[in-house]
Amino acid sequence: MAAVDGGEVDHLAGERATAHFDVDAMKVAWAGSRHAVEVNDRMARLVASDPVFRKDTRTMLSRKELFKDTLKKAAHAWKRIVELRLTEEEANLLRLYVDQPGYVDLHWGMFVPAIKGQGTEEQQKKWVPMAYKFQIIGCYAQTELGHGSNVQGLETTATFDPNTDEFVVHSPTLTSSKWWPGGLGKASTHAVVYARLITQGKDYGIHGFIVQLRSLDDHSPLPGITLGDIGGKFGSGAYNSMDNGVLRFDHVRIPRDQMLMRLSQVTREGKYVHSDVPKQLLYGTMVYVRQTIVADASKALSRAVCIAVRYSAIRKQFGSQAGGPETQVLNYKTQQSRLFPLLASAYAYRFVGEWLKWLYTDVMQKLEAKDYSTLPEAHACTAGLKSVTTSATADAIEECRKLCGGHGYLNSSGLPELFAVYVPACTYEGDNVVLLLQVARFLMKTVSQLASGKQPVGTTAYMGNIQYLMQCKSAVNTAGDWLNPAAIKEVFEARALRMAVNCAQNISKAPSQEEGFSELSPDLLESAVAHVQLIIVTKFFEKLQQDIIGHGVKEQLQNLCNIYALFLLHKHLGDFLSTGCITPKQGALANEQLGRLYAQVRPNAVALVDAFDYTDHYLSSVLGRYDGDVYPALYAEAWKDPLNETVIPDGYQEHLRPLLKQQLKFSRL
Ligand SMILES: CC/C=C\C/C=C\C/C=C\C/C=C\C/C=C\C/C=C\C=C\C(=O)SCCNC(=O)CCNC(=O)[C@H](O)C(C)(C)COP(=O)(O)OP(=O)(O)OC[C@H]1O[C@@H](n2cnc3c(N)ncnc32)[C@H](O)[C@@H]1OP(=O)(O)O
Ligand SMILES: Cc1cc2nc3c(=O)[nH]c(=O)nc-3n(C[C@H](O)[C@H](O)[C@H](O)COP(=O)(O)OP(=O)(O)OC[C@H]3O[C@@H](n4cnc5c(N)ncnc54)[C@H](O)[C@@H]3O)c2cc1C
Repeated sequence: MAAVDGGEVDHLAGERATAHFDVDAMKVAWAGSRHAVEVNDRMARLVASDPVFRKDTRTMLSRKELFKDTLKKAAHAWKRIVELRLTEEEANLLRLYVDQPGYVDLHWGMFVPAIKGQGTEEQQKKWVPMAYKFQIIGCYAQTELGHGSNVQGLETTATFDPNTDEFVVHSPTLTSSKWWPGGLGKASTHAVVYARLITQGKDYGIHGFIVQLRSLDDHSPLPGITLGDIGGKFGSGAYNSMDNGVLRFDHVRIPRDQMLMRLSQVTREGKYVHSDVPKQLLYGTMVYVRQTIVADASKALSRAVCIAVRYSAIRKQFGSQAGGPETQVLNYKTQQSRLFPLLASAYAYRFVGEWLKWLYTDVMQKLEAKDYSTLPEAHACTAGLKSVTTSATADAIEECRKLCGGHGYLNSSGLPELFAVYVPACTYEGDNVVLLLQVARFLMKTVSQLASGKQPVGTTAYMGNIQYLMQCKSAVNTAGDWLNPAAIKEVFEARALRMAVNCAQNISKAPSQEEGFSELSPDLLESAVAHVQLIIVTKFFEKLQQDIIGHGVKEQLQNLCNIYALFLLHKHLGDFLSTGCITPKQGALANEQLGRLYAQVRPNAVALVDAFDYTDHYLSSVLGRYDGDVYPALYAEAWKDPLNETVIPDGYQEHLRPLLKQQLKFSRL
């Protein structure tokens, strides 16, 4: 089924007719299963057909109007979820297609997972059902005005008072004010608050506490609590629908059993007891969300690419000397070399996101069985993939805007809002540089263990092949040789390992490990990126080993996988050359092969973005319309702007007329 909710004429029909593959089968490969296609399609249409979920005027609303509109949509979505008895899967998709950031994202995305992950069974029994029925609304209050990345540096305190069996939650300084939590500013009634636990005079570091913030009767802040929104954010519409908030505590008392006690407990007497589990499990909610952010990256990127590909097929410039039709900009090799790697990246992130979800589930099962051995790998993979995919996606959305020329800068293209809502993904859930440094630490540890003969496993297993990878030379002789997955994998593995080993050797020359790490941190970032890119390439190849059905689908995915890998090779040629993994000639051959692959993608490009199966409502872009009827839509959209409500603008009488009617006073005029 085609994702049309636009007009009658299909201006892109010619493009669709040139596709060499079965688009419906590609939809299944993209979504993961026939069931996933069906449920996505059904939820997307449910949202698109409901007038409450309209978003075409969103960028024109004031902050207050936008926030109220978000509350209305969230309440309506909940009503539909209950009325239609939607499953959890359907409800999550419905919220995704409503496509307006709001308090519910944090309620379901962090508050509930934090209680499930860090609460005892008893605590879960008490709090989760209330959250599931929306009797309470929760947020995740970790970051403070003075500390975000450095979680151990948070200043809020929770001091146990054995006289009353309570914790006293307090913000001792201005910088300890909670600052940023989404949903906190205006909507939440409760928060999971991260604070330093102090009992019997000792500071035991950061722990989570459930704190009620607002009255359940009239929504006013409870005594001792100061609350508000932190103010307008980047762009119009976009993340301004979210009430990111500020919160201060003045000696607020909560019962002892509102400390999340799965990992550690405070007894009635005030004794601190730590269970036999790694303390990093406190960070579990962040690991969970980072994993979902990788899947979101492929969504956001594929949206931008869908808009840019469809519009590039419609837009014509130059070309004919003899007055004939102009050239579709999609036919320009420069447009292809900028756009097709982004198309390939969208597929690559989709598949690595699928794999990361599997890894996360697997690690969770092992944790349940008290096997904590895969925790470092889960942390490195979620941190690294979150960082690499969000940075690349943010850059890619901006590139798609440029690929759409001037019209890409209009709000009606959908791209400015998508960019504005997406860029903070490089910062929230861990600043991307800070997270890559975590990956680098993990890599340095793995390299140092190689000497002791410890065989690395999981995504670092390739490092065990150190004897070969440190000295191998690529055997690529022709451009076509770069289509061999083994040839690609070998150079990506060699590059990642050699960069990591170089860093480790240079660190070892420093006076101390810490000094060396700090001095080498720019190189360590690049080493971490090389490792993460290897993971993405490898997981794409592994996807191709699976049973992929449908005419031509596997061939298209093979092309995209090769484009993704060879584009990275071209972009990071310096790494591959300086580590001696390839020669300049082999680098040139990779580029030659890339050009050939772009030519193969060209007739399939529009169908490859159709396979994302996005409704026009979800895309919310006049340039990305399914029917390609761009110009009438752009023209009509302009007239909807509030400035066009009157022919003569407000302000004419006060400011324009006097100017135009003034007497000339300057003698030299
Ligand atoms: C308009 C609409 C249009 C379009 C819409 C389109 C798209 C929408 C797109 C996106 C929206 C979708 C979703 C939005 C989702 C979220 C946004 C909303 C909310 C955001 C919330 C937040 O940001 S919550 C706050 C997050 N904060 C952080 O992430 C802080 C980062 N800092 C840390 O994690 C830690 O401090 C640190 C890891 C940097 C350091 O920790 P520290 O304890 O100091 O550690 P170290 O000494 O470095 O490490 C000690 C050992 O612990 C290991 N470690 C560290 N972390 C972990 C972990 N998480 N798990 C396991 N192990 C860990 C570390 O490796 C060390 O190990 P050693 O073996 O070396 O000792
Ligand atoms: C839209 C949005 C929503 C958010 N939602 C929430 C929420 O719901 N709940 C919540 O608790 N928080 C939330 N946050 C906060 C967010 O998690 C933090 O902003 C984020 O973790 C980054 O921390 P920071 O602001 O302290 O950045 P900083 O750490 O101050 O970063 C500033 C600069 O310093 C660099 N830097 C920092 N440390 C190092 C280092 N060790 N080495 C090298 N460079 C370094 C960074 O790379 C960056 O360039 C949100 C933030 C945003 C933008």
